[in-house]
Amino acid sequence: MKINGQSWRTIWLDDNGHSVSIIDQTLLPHVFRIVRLDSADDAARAIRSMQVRGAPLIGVTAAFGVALALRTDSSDAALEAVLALLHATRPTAVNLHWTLDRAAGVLRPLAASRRAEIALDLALRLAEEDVAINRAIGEHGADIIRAIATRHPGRTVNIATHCNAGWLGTVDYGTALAPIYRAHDEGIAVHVYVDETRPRLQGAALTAFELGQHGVPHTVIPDGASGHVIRTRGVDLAITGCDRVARNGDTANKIGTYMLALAAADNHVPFYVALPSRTVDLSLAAGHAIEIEERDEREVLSVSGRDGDGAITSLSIAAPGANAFNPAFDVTPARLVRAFITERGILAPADFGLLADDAA
Ligand SMILES: CSC[C@H]1O[C@H](OP(=O)(O)O)[C@H](O)[C@@H]1O
Repeated sequence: MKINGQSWRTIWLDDNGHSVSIIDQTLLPHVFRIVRLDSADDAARAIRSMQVRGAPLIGVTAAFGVALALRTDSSDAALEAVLALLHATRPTAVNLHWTLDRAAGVLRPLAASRRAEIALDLALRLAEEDVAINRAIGEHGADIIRAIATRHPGRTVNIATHCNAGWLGTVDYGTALAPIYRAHDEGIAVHVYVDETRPRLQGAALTAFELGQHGVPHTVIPDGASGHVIRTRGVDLAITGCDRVARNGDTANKIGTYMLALAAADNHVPFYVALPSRTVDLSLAAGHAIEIEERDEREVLSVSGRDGDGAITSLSIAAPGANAFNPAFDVTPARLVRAFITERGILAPADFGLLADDAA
C-alpha cells in the first residue's frame, strides 16, 4: 500500500539477497523508519518488540528469520535452534507457528547444503501468497459492504473495527481492512470507527494512519466508546482481524475484541472476522485452548507518543506503584461471529472441515 504516494510492503528481501528489511511499526505514525534484519535474532527481536506485528506478518517474518539463520549455519542443530527461537517469540497467532511447522517439514528432510536456498524460496513464496490471500479476502468482504450500500443507496456505510488488521498487519493489503479498501476504491461511501486499541494503540496509531493515507474517512474512538457508538451512530457492521480460530469458530484477537462483539450482538449489528483460512487452527476444538499472550505491565502503565518538541517519549499514566494485568488477546465466542471472511469465501465454522483437505 502507499505511504505519502510511495508503494510499500511491510517486509522485503533487500537487493543484496541476504538481509531483510521491515518498517518499524513501534514508531508509526510519527516516524517512518526502516530496520534491516541480518539474523534470526534480529527477526525474533522485531517480532517480540512488535516492530512487526499482525498474525500473517509475524508468520512471514519468522519464515525470513529461518532463512537468515540457515544462510550462516544450515546444520540440523542450527535448524532446530532457529525454529525454537522463533516459536518462543509470541504464542497466540497461529500463523507464526504454522509457518515454522511448514518450514520444519520442508527443511528437515533436505541436505544441509540445500536448506538456505529452499528456506528463502519458502519465505518469498509465503509473502506473495499472503498478498494474494488478502486481495481475495478484500473481494469477498467487499460483497458484504456492497450489499449494505445497495440496501441503503445514497448513504455512507459505517463500519467499526478494532486494533490493526490492515496492510501493516500483513505483507500487504490487510485482512479486516481489505474489504474496506476494496469498497472505497470502487466508489462506495464508507466510514470507519477505529477503536484506539489500548494499550499498544494499534488502532489510533496504525489503522488511522493507514486509512488516512488511503483517503478512507474514519474516526478514532476510545475502546470504551465502541458500545455507545454502535448503539447511537448507525454502525452497519463490525470487522476485525484475528490471530487464531478454533474449530468451533471461537476467535482469538486483540484484547477488547470480545467487548466489541458483545456490543455488536446487543445491537443486532453483524460482527465479521477476516482471516486467511490457515488462521483456523483445526487442532483446537474450542477457544479455551488458545494460549493468550501476557505482555509487560509497563505497556498498560505508560503510553508512548510524540512530546511537545516532537520527540518520541513514554509517559507514565498510572498511580505510582500500581500493578497491571496485560493480556494481549481475548477470545470471542463463535456465537457472536456472523461469519468468517476468508480468501475462499464467507465461511461458517461448519465449513471449516473443507479446510482440513487443504491442510492435509
Ligand atoms: C492481520 S491480523 C492482525 C491481528 O494481530 C494483532 O495483534 P498484534 O498487533 O498484537 O500482533 C491484532 O490481534 C490483529 O487483529
